[in-house]
Amino acid sequence: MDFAPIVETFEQMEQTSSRLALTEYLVALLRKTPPDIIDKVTYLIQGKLYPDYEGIELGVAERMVIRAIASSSGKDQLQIEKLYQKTGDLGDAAGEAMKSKSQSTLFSEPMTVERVYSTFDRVARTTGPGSQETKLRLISSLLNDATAAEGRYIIKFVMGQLRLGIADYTVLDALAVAFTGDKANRQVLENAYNVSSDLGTVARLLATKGLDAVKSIKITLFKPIRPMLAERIRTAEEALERMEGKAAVEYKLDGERVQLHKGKQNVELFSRRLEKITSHYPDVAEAIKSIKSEVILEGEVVAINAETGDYLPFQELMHRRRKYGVEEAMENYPVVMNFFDVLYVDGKSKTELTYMERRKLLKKIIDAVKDDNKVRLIEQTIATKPEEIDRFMAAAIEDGCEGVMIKQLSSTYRAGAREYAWVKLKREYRSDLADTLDLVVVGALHGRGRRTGKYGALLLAAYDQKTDMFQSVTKVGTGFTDVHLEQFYNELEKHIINQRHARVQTGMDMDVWFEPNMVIEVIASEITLSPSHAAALNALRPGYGLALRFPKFTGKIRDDKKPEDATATEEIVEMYRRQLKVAGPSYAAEAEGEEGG
Ligand SMILES: Nc1ncnc2c1ncn2[C@@H]1O[C@H](COP(=O)(O)OP(=O)(O)OP(=O)(O)O)[C@@H](O)[C@H]1O
Repeated sequence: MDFAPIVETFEQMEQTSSRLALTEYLVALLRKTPPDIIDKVTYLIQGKLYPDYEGIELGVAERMVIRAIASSSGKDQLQIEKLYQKTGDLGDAAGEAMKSKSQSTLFSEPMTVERVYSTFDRVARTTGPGSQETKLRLISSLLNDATAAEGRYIIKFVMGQLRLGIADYTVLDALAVAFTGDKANRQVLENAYNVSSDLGTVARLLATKGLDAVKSIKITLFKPIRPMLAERIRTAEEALERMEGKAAVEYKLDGERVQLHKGKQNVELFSRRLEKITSHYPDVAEAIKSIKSEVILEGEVVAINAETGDYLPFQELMHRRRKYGVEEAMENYPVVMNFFDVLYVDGKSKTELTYMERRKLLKKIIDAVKDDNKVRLIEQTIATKPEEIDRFMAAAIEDGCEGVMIKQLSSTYRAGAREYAWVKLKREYRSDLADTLDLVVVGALHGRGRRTGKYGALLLAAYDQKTDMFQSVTKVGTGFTDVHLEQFYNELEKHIINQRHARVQTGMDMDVWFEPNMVIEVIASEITLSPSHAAALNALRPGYGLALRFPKFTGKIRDDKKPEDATATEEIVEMYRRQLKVAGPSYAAEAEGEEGG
């Protein structure tokens, strides 16, 4: 298949932010694509080569890409750098530079999707000394035969900056329409995606074998399952109401969620974002090898104080990712894995079992490990009264937890779903909002005084699923230590862009803009209507969004979350409504009055 139709589709998609239009363009492209390469095209439109859990990246240095563009366009590197500065995007710079290049069609190989994909694949697989030169050669070989428009997207892809503004949901919609003619079938595709985390494979099965084949996609060892998520609630009473009077209450530990896959020999650990993190926790992987069966388990890995065995906060765990080598980290930051679910045993999915049945099975598996230092079953009790939950909660907090998770006894494991079958009850923070928010850093103001040379404040956004945009909700300038200030400055530098990102919506003016990437946790005192922030714009009052008052950084950088996993604007609307209820009628009347006005 020619690469040109893909380029045309990408160009059309760039011109719109309407989800409907985006879906239509995708449908047209998918219909044109030969079924046997539909997986490759699906990955390409997501800006990747393989599902995320494979962890395969192109790994090309920016200066190499500049050299490749220079040599293929017959310009010198300085000219390319100037264009880069002007456009703020290397892909756009390549497009500009290549406009004037003379097309040598005589000896050129045709530019097909297969060729582009396999060249990218070779780029990704080239490692070791001298690999950057090889990567450079491979990219140049493509650019030499490419038109300016093709070159533009080739470079955007290589730089990981495709930015088509499409979420997984949009691709699922498009697949359903393209191959079954009915958007309603998206649910079947979504289920398959939830248990495989692999859109390419789902797409190819659908295109080559039809919807029934997609239905038969089952949980497989070493393919991560999209995690079941929890809704937030405020009181034990509310939890029990939702659970019909009886529920399991578990410790909510403050660590990192891990999905552990154990085969006959091999063990792999996946993060909440479904990336492989086995190398961070070789000690856990080792401890688990004493389990006889092949299993998929879920748990929370937490740092502990080696002397006392006490749980330590999340920040301690992040040393495993930063600063130290793993050997040293294992020594200085011991961890314990606390399992709370089992999803698969010896070739069979266990997700259809009820919570109670899974817990019993999990207990049997973990009891056999007998390594209390590394592996535990999460603390749990069954409650029928709010007082029982409150008492368990107090014990949990005392033991260093964030709160409790409350789970419906009869519920199956619902991959990828956020529903009330699981709810989270956290302790009240010093702030008045009951929960923290995880927000994406999208801009910054330069610091002054003590913060000169660092950022003074960060602009934060929530994720709006409907529009697939990041909508600003607050500017945060407190809660930073000097170490944080330094860290923000260094890590955010990689994501600086020339102007507000196309997927960022805000009425605020900033000194610096970032590509949405880093997610941080904040607390706040209140949510208010705002004329300058864009979160849930127009949802409560025309022309107004929602904003946080008195936000404060909690100290947590959420490396385990993608920007799309940030707090959703819908959740903020929900929190705002709740706040009106709690604050009582006078406050509510005032705010409602505002809404009407
Ligand atoms: N017993 C438990 N059962 C399920 N999850 C637990 C448990 N203990 C701790 N957790 C953690 O709590 C997380 C859910 O709550 P929380 O809102 O604090 O996390 P989040 O990452 O901000 O949100 P979410 O994962 O729901 O998007 C889980 O993803 C998991 O990492």
